[in-house]
Amino acid sequence: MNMLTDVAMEQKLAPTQDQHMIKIQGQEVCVHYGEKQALFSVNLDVRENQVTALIGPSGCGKSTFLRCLNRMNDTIDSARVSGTITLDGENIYDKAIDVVELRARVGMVFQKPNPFPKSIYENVAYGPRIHGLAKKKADLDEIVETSLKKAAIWNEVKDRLHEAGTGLSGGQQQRLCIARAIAVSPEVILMDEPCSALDPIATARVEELIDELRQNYTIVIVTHSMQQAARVSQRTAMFHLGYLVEEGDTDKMFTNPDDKRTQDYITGRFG
Ligand SMILES: Nc1ncnc2c1ncn2[C@@H]1O[C@H](COP(=O)(O)OP(=O)(O)OP(=O)(O)O)[C@@H](O)[C@H]1O
Repeated sequence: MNMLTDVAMEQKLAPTQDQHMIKIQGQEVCVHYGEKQALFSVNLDVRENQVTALIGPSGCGKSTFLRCLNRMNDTIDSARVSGTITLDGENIYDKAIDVVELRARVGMVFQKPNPFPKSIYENVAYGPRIHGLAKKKADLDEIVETSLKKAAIWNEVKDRLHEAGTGLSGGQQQRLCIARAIAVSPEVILMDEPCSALDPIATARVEELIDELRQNYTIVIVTHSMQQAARVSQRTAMFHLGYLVEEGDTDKMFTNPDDKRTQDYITGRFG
């Protein structure tokens, strides 16, 4: 074996600094809404069991990219997505993909808490029931309880499971929506500004929860709050005018970004 090959082998075998596997890989992702192009050749990896924050000024394409990851853009008539997005190496835009199953694997929590107009119990039980995850009532009860516990809201609702979900406070409703997403055992949870309708205390509670959840799930979050991105994420991706400007470790992105646009955005010079 010659020297060069030895070095190449060593590099290949050396543990990388970051041991997290790539869960989702976006390659050359472009999105058009009708004639208008909203995303331009975005290449972005999402790592397993980490929180990836998508940041950037309004209209830069953060939500558009997020929605590509579970094909929510399919629900917008004018939207066209090109490029490749893989989940565990499998192309999620392949014709053979069952979109309902994909959205169970890649769940979503929206900006405004949107519980169904049903009881707290039914909000969480609905997904597992339609996906056939529980054979009997006791199994469903178990899933509901576990999901509410994982979403850190069980203690607040355990005595009122049959009351309306819409009767909870905003912060509780958002945690209920997180429980609803968790109930179908997703692998990835997408969050589109999940705290924007919440007060600072409820926001802190959801942020703590996000940090706990990353042990079991991969999370991608769109946020306008730089403090929130810095607090909850390990990786940050900065978008501007439909382009991915740069992405990297959150610590580095917030202390020593490579791109001036990131520097300007995080220091409040634009956006
Ligand atoms: N349904 C739609 N139809 C047409 N254009 C859209 C649609 N959704 C988004 N766009 C456009 O695509 C671009 C990116 O929008 P997107 O919502 O992804 O940005 P964003 O960074 O999430 O913005 P914000 O931070 O304001 O939520 C914008 O120019 C927006 O006007």
